[in-house]
Amino acid sequence: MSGFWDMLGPGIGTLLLIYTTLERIIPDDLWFAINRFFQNLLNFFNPYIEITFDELSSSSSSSCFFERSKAYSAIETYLGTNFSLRAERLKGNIPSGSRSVTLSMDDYEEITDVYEGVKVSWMRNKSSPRSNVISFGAHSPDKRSYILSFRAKHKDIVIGSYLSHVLSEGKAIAKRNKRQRLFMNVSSDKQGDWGDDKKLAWRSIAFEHPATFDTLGMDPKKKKDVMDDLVAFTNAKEYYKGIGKPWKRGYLLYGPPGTGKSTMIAAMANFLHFDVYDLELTAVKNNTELRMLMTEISKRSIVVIEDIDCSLGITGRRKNTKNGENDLKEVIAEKADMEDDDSSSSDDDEDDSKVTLSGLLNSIDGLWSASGGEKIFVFTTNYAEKLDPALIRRGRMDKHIEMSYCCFESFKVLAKNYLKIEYHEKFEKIRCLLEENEMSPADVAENLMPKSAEMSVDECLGNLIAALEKA
Ligand SMILES: Nc1ncnc2c1ncn2[C@@H]1O[C@H](COP(=O)(O)OP(=O)(O)OP(=O)(O)O)[C@@H](O)[C@H]1O
Repeated sequence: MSGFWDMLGPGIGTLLLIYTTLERIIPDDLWFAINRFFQNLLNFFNPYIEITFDELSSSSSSSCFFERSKAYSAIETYLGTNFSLRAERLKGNIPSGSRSVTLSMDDYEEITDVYEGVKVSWMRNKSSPRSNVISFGAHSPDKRSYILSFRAKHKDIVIGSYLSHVLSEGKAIAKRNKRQRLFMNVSSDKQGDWGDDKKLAWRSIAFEHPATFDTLGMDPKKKKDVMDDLVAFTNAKEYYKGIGKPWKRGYLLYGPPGTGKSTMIAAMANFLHFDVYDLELTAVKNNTELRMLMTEISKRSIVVIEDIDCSLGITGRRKNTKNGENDLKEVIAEKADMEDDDSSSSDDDEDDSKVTLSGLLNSIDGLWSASGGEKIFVFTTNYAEKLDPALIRRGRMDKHIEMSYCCFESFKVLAKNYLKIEYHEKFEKIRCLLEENEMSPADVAENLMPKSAEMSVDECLGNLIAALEKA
């Protein structure tokens, strides 16, 4: 045996000498042909295919059939979440402020996945890939990459459907894990007070509103209709492209105070995992600033303008009705008159003034409103009849949803939310009273809420009955 080891060293030395001599004397074309021959020979006996996905930061390549950045983040998410539990060595990480643990792969860690009976393996690599690699992107030895390997006979399944499966799963996981945010715009005059970059127009905090469609009291048919509409919208990217319309949808929520308009917006955001941009028009200086704010809104967002009937009153020319309510039509008419009167009215003029109706309409429908992906616009008002038809016409506000006084179905949801009950003998009486009296869900909720820890369900329902009888 020791004779074998004695021969191995000089043997390797001789082979290396022959190799370097041949490399020097053989012409390039022949060298490549020989190289390819040996590669094919190796593949014949070891028919594996490897696909390398480089890190996003490496130099760009157009050879990828996925959109490169999306593919990388989807793969990373998929590996990080789906595979981690099966990985032998786990790397745990709890990002600050997060309630969940992130598990990810270590360098050179190899894990397997089975898809439609096909076994594939993923490895996190730190060095440049080997030569028999189908590469998606340029390589650098220091860059990390994921190497997917599988037997060559499964190439059709892996290339044909497994990779798209990883891509869509990765995106779905990222969507589920995304922490929603609530953005609000800050008056440009006050931006300095925040002590940071004055140019940042939106400030955000974590969106933690607990409302869902389950906790929203509303006619069940109407609720289902809204939910179906939202789902159809989010799945309609190709449809919107096909009809040549920007991928956005407008909802007008109208109804008396306390009927759940804001609650509905929170439920929508939680249902879709969208961010919320609460646009305070009174803090927007002019149309130019409004346009800038709109362009900064990212996709998968709900843009909210609450009490839209009051918002355009910031022109300073708003009129108050007898009741002290702002009449938008009057404001707009007045503004139009003023602009007609002043022939010098120019772009500059408009820039210096406040947000106008046309500025708002442009911000929803203008050419640049289509950028950035799917968006939902929600306007709320207590006085739908006062709004300018241009503002709420179909196509701009596609769905008009009336939030009405509490019906028996809504009451049952509230009773479940507040008292954890689904039935009580007093329900029948409450049903009759709700049919005869108008009470907002907010008032019903207030009456249902136990005022002390000792208060029984019976007493809470009694409170509501008394309030309804007085109404
Ligand atoms: N339909 C509802 N389902 C469940 N809770 C509701 C509903 N409507 C109102 N509430 C309760 O009443 C409170 C006030 O409701 P919300 O702010 O959503 O009403 P609103 O219609 O937006 O009122 P406003 O027109 O005054 O802005 C909410 O915090 C919620 O607890």
